[in-house]
Amino acid sequence: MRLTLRSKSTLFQSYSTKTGSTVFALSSGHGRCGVAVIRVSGPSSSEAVKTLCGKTKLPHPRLASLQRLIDPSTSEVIDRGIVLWFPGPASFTGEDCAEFHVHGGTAVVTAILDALGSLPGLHHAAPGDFARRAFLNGKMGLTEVEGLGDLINAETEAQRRQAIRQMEGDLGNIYSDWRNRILKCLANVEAFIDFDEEENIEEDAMKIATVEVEKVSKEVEHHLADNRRGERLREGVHVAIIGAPNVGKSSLLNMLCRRPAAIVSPIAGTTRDVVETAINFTGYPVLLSDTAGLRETTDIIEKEGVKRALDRAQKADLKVLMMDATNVINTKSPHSKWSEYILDHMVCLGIPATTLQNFDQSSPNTEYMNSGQFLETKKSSSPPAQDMHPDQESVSREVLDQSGDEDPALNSVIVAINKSDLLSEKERTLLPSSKDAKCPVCILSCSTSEGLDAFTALLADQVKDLCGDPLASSPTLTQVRHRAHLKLCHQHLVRYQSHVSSQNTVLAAEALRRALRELGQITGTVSVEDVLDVIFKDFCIGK
Ligand SMILES: Nc1nc2c(ncn2[C@@H]2O[C@H](COP(=O)(O)OP(=O)(O)OP(=O)(O)O)[C@@H](O)[C@H]2O)c(=O)[nH]1
Ligand SMILES: [Mg+2]
Repeated sequence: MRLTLRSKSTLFQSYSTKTGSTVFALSSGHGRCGVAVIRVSGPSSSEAVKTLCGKTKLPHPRLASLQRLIDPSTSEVIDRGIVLWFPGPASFTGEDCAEFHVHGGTAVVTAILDALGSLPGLHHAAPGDFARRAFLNGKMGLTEVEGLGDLINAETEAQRRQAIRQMEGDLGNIYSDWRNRILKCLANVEAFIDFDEEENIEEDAMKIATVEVEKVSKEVEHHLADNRRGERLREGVHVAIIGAPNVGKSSLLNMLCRRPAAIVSPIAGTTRDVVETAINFTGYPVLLSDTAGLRETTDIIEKEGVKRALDRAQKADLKVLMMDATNVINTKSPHSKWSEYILDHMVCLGIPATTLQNFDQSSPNTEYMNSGQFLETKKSSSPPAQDMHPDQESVSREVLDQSGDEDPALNSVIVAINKSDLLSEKERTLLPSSKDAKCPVCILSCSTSEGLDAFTALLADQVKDLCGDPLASSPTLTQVRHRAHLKLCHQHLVRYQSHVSSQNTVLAAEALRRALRELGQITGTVSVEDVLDVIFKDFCIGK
């Protein structure tokens, strides 16, 4: 079915009139609560209000009135509650709506829902029914509907901010603006094709269109180059804690999520499977994974655990590489080579090569790993103590970037050197700093909590950076669906330019039409029926 903004309303009314469909649902959460809100939408809403209130007249529109609510089959009073009447089109769905605010006990809610269900033309709403009606009735664009869905699902402050912005239309406005501008360009190109060559209009029309298309194309490109910040904020940043067995990975996970989510024991190889926990980390959503200690093993279960750990590390946005401080100081790594030492350590643990571009992954040193001595195989002499800069304060990635000191191969790694409580003051001075390691390093102790604040602050910075600022001047892409359509839109705009260069105006116009179609798929102005089910299925019933 093809829909346009102009035709939506007409389309919906004919659908609504034809089916006479009125839906109702409990819109507040399930379970016992102070007040429950039951919503009704559709042409029979007025009848539902009159019947349940036992009155022949409707209450004043949009004014709360206290009413006795009556079971129509027994005339028994079910409850006393607030009734709100919203005649369409000035309602959420654009059609006649009503709300019953009743006491939130299960029996009361069930009785009201049963009473509504017994009325002719009323049936239980499916998930997302109300939002779908709002969209079909031209009350909201698709991106706004998606923003509403995200707002309902938002678990952190940053997610809420991003969602409300999208629901308010910030993102939809950008796409509509591009759509309108491309539409004007298409009109110019069509004019060029339609008018006689003698008329002056065409040269200018083509020039104006081409300049504008170039501009829109650049804007789309810039919007796409967002490092998936908005999508990450919506879905959560994946952080994997990885490292050799017994270094304290599970201890760190438990500290960060403030509950004993993972088993901690002195036995190396305690964690076998990935232990994932979703946390609200300083206002940002983080999916934190504790993983099995990485080592060569013949144990079939542990082997699978190691495989899963490596897989999780590969997919993670950030890797917290944990190391045991007592092993690190035994390393004879020269001060200038700490970054190589860390990379070496990662390779020996078999950590996926996605970020290890500088490293030869073809020949991992398995002998080195099998020996169990891999932390001590750097045989170069110990650096002089005065060259060491153990850095308890974390150094942000930004600072490392600016100084050109960050190793690109370590750009999604935070090194956490744990068990610092087991070191003497002198031994602590031997630990590497962020500058030495060319990636952020935190020295901490999960036993004493020393260094944990600095680690938390550093992780928060990185997570924030990966998600971006939801209140930044220009809103970011939030959905994979949008990205896919925008990429295609951009391709068509680029194609337009090449068709113009080869003076094929007919194909140039077609490229613009296709670009428009892609934008329309995002905003819901063309051929959206196939994506509607996907979008609305994630809504809860009553929304
Ligand atoms: N002294 C000291 N011990 C620690 C510290 N952190 C963890 N431990 C201990 O080290 C042992 C291993 O801790 P875990 O958190 O289970 O280590 P892991 O890396 O998850 O181990 P695996 O699951 O086997 O890979 C436990 O006995 C912890 O109590 C620390 O900062 N200092
Ligand atoms: Mg563990």
